[in-house]
Amino acid sequence: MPSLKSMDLRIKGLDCAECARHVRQAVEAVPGVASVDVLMAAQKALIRFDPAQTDPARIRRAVEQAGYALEQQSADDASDTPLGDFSRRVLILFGGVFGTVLFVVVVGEWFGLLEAVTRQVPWPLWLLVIGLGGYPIFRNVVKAAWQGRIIAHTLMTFGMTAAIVVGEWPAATIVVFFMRIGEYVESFAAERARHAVKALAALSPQTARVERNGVEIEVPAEEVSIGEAVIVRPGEKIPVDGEVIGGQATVDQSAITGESMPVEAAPGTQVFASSIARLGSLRIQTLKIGADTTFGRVVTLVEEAESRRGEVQRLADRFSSYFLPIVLTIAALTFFFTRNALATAAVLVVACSCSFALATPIAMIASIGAAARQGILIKGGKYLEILKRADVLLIDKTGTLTLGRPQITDIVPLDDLSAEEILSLAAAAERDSEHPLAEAVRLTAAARGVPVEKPQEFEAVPGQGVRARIAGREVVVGNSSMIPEGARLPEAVDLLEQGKTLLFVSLEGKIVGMLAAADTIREEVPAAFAQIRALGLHQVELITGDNPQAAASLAKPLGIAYRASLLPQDKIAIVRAYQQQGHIVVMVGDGVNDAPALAQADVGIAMGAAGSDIAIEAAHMALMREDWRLVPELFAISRRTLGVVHLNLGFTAVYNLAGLSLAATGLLPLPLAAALQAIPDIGILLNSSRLLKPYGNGNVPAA
Ligand SMILES: Nc1ncnc2c1ncn2[C@@H]1O[C@H](COP(=O)(O)OP(=O)(O)OP(=O)(O)O)[C@@H](O)[C@H]1O
Ligand SMILES: [Zn+2]
Repeated sequence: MPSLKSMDLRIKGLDCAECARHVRQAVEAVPGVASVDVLMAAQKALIRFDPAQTDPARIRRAVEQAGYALEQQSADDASDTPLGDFSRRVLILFGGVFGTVLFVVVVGEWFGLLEAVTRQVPWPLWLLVIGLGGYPIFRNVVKAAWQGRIIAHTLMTFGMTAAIVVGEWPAATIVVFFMRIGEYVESFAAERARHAVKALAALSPQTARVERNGVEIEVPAEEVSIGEAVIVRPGEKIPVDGEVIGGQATVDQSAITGESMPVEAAPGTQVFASSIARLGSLRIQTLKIGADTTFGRVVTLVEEAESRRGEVQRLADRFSSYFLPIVLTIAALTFFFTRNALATAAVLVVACSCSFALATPIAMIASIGAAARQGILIKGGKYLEILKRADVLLIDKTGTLTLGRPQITDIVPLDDLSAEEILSLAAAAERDSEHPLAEAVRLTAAARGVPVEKPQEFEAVPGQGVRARIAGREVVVGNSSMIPEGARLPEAVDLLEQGKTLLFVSLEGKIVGMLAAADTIREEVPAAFAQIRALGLHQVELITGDNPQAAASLAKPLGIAYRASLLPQDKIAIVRAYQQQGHIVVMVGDGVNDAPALAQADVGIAMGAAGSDIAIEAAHMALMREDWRLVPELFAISRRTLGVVHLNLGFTAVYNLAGLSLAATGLLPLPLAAALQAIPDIGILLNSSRLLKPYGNGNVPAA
């Protein structure tokens, strides 16, 4: 049975032999069907059969009845190949070349053949080979020297010159040969490290279909104007960030969120550029285009992190300028004590400075690229390093620990106003507030059909509530710091004990009623916290603007500390206080009203940042989907990355130590030293490339 790879359909029964026949006919008409083709064919067939037919479940059913299996495609399917490829190719390339050269060198040394060959080949021929082969490198070295700079290849050029001086032409040639190979492998690896970014960028939609003067035309995606409606057909990429104004579709947002489960989009839904409308068509009102879209920003940020490779090179060069004098001293000492020119040359040749500088950034770049594909945006390797050392985790409540969609559960009249009248006043006061509680009040008012007046004046008090003037009267809705007498009400005690958030309503300075709201904790939170504890992070604290009882009802079951009734500036002060005590603070917030605290933290992690500029801007790391499991995952990524960095550094140090001692004592023949010189760089590249692999984290939902 031909298999169909797809992640975008859910099964729901709907039998239709007719459909199946249509699908089979359509699919058979497409040679070499791939997943999307089959779905497209199926959809086209069904639409032809029944124009109203765009129900994914029914299409899936039909596909299966037509004799095609639907198979869950793992989110990493596309992403793990390049890496496997990378390691394999480097291994083959390097193993082949390196092995051959090493063999020739060792055997040549052993039988004294190298000597013999050297005598056979006249020196001008060696010089020609070296000159031609090494020209691009020597040019850079000389150019840098001219500007008073030392670069990573300077040292090797010294070594090569030393080899020539002592008449070891083959060794000099081998050095040049490996300098070139090293260059090649490095650019190859850089290319691979960049692959993640490129793959990301390649996902950017190129064209958009818009309606102008009544005709549908295709225009470059950057030329869509804000506010213009774009049309997206089944299987097409959404070209802009916007709001659905017509149609219905199953949208695959994995390019942005890393989440392979598609979401349903209908009028009112926010959609993001680079997601794919799997089934169904959409009409979208454009809000953002090109680099301004969430996806555009992700690509830009990852590219920025990647472009620090330039810094890597400078770092390598700077390190070389410290390393060079050390090696020159060792070489001088070697010559002074042993009078062995060959050993001295071997010291110069075997030292490898660039690998010290490569050790850290190569690993960071690999991790940042891999994380981006998972929907985790990391703004620089620096933050991975800080995260590894972090010892305090602060957490925001609404929208972070909870879903941020509170429901009004109770309306309590405290005066002679009815529940409806209180709701009506509160909804009017909250009319222009963006707070989730305001939204809850408005929704309840709408559901109960109470009239909502337009306020004449409106003022939001952050962390407390709102103040408005309605029909000439002052209405205040807020917590007990806004309306202190609220907390003393006997009616409040019971509701507070249930962990509810209370909104007191006052009219002309007199409390007239209260509303109680309850939010839902995110379901993956307990498991994520268990993982966080298992990682050894024990100082976890919930910091919230809500009341202490609401905070306690969430924090206690999770076994974490809490501080409540905080104003936004209190949160920043708490972060600072921890920092002053020498702690390294990680803060997880929803990124909108917590932006200042996120920015103040050593590492600020914004949750569910897709679509939120402020969150992406303020935080150091952003989770593009709202999934708490990504938090322990981030800690794990930072540990993995730093582990690889340390291994890289350790390996390089051991290598240089061993190489230099062997060379100085004359135990390392010059040609062999030349051949071994490339090992640390390759080791680092291979070791770091492990980080490009998708993590086995269980984040990808099981099939
Ligand atoms: N528009 C509003 N209407 C009613 N109450 C409000 C409003 N805005 C804020 N409050 C009150 O202030 C408290 C804290 O405000 P807010 O949620 O903005 O702060 P926060 O620190 O981001 O909260 P959290 O820690 O829950 O995420 C809320 O729990 C609520 O009691
Ligand atoms: Zn090197």
